[in-house]
Amino acid sequence: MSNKVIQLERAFIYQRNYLVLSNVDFELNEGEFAYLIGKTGSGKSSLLKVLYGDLPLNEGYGKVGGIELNGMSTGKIPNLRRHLGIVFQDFQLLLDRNVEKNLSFVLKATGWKDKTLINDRIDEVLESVGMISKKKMMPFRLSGGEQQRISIARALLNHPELILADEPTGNLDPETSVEIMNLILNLSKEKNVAVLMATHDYNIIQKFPAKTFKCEDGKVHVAESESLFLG
Ligand SMILES: Nc1ncnc2c1ncn2[C@@H]1O[C@H](COP(=O)(O)OP(=O)(O)OP(=O)(O)O)[C@@H](O)[C@H]1O
Repeated sequence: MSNKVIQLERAFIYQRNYLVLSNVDFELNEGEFAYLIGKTGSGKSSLLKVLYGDLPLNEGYGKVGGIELNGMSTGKIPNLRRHLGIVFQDFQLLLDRNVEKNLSFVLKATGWKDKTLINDRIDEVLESVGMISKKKMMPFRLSGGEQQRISIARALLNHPELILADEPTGNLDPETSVEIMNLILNLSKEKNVAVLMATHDYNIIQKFPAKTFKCEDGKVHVAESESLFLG
């Protein structure tokens, strides 16, 4: 039996008192890549937020990277976050410091202390996204695609079992989107990292077909291929 990195059983997902998704049964295996699609407002970001501990799971069962989501106190969130990497549409790099300091900030915040180990890990993740030459650059001097590579490097820092990506190609031109997709898929394979990627980018889905979950009418289901392109 393969290991599950995400397990949701009969989960109900709320934004405050508003029920966004009901009765969600959802699983992702170790090293598996899957898309999460659905119209604007259908609940993709809400589902991802539950998975990274930004929204509580009060009804149903949930486990991510071996950590149970139910009744998780705020104090346990850093522990959950150490098991996963998050990539956003708008990169969310700290603009007041260079690439290296963006990455060391995350390592220090997650308990790394040894300067040599920190430096070595930063070099490793930058090498893996092809950005070692940008180590001393300020984020605003990088292109969108380069900034997304740095944010992927940041997501890899703590050897995650899972990367949650919310529209990672949403701010990129089509050619750069393809480059970023190739990078994400290669890293997922090489490092056996599972990826759940929310997207509206049907060109990308067509070009890189994979298992696809769809949020629709308050439910999540595995999308049939013929329904993928109907919005
Ligand atoms: N903070 C909030 N408080 C109350 N309702 C919210 C909040 N955030 C989102 N919602 C509602 O929850 C529903 C799901 O939103 P969500 O952001 O998960 O959708 P989405 O599928 O990610 O949309 P998009 O593709 O536009 O990012 C929407 O109806 C939205 O209006």
